Amino acid sequence: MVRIRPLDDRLKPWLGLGLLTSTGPRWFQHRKLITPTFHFKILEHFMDIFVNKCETLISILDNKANGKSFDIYPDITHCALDIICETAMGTPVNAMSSKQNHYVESIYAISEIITWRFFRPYITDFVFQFIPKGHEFQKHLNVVHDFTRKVIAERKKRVTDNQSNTHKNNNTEDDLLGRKKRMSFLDLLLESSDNGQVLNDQDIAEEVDTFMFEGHDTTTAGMCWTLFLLGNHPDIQQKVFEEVHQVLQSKRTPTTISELHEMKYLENVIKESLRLYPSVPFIIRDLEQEVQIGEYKIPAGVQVNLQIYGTHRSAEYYPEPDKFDPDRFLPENSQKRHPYAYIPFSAGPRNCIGQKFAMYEEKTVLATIVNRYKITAMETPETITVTADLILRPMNGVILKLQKR
Ligand code: HEM
Repeated sequence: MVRIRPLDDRLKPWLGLGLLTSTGPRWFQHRKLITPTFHFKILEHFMDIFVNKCETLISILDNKANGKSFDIYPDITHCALDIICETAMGTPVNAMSSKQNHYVESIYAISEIITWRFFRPYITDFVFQFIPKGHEFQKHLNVVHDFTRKVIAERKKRVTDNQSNTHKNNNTEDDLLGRKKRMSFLDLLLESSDNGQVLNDQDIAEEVDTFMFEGHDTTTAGMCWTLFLLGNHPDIQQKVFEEVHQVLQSKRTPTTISELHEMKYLENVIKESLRLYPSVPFIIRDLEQEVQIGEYKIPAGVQVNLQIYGTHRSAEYYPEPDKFDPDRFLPENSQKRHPYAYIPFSAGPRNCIGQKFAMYEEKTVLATIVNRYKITAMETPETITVTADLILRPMNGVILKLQKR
């Protein structure tokens, strides 16, 4: 099967041929090269960034925990954007604290225009370049691409300087560990690029842009749906709080991966939220060869839409499929389930490379919020309007009330 996404052509001006949009030998070579950068030992170094961003988020939410309802979606979006910018590029953009940032504004604008085009497939690329939206799109693309390239040039210089200092100074193990700690995905890609022999600057820029795209909208939606569900289920929220409190004791936020591993119930809550509201609700494949599925023979050349949302709500695999029940993911309840009945991160060789990163980020942010506030949702699954554009999101955000514990 060849992977294609309906949005591939819309995304290519932004992402070029990064992991998400490339195929064949190029994809294979890049995937092999990038996979080690998502090793949990590397991700562990990102905990400092997660914690730092959680502290800022809390300072913002504290002002809103006043009994009045508000939409938490923008706050979580800014937080996820700050996290991905700093982990992917090693450069803070302060989406949460600064009023104006051209890069952040352009990321929003690009996502919005891609979504706008998603609902207007009749606007061809040729026509798009001449209409005002097309001009706007190009303007924002230039901002984003200039920023990524500038950061790459700066980091490249720093990596080269570091390498020569390391050779000169005979650094201790602690120095090296400290240096690794401050490394972003970009630095790691630069290190493995072999001075442009394996990955050139354009390749690196496309991968970093891809992380920026894939790595913030998806986790934002995941965290917001979980908050929405917890705000609808006080009993489950209480169980999460008790677990988090037991692990953290007097701390405000998790600071190590091993603490995150201890939060097993929270993990099941996140998994169950992604079952009911998978951030990526469907994926598309082009069939290269004829395929037999049960009694159906599907000819080569057909485009197949794999319904993640539909699969996750199938009563065949999930009794009372619309019920929010994190215990479905207890080992005794999930061991016998078909491995492809739960595929929020897709499956097979083109599965999500960022799934561990996403789980660590979601756990850190959600544990911090639940540890500090009681959450009450203002809407229920019956009343909330769901939209599936680039991702599955609540059309009018997630309106809730926070009360300090
Ligand atoms: C809850 C959060 C996330 C969900 C639900 C999710 C889901 C997915 C899914 C379903 C795919 C397959 C897409 C397709 O085949 O069309 C995918 C691919 C991908 N994801 Fe994620 N993702 C999440 C977070 C992240 C994060 C945080 C990153 C990076 C930091 C990331 C990077 C990628 C990349 C690079 C691919 C393409 C992989 C390839 O084709 O080799 N994702 N993701």
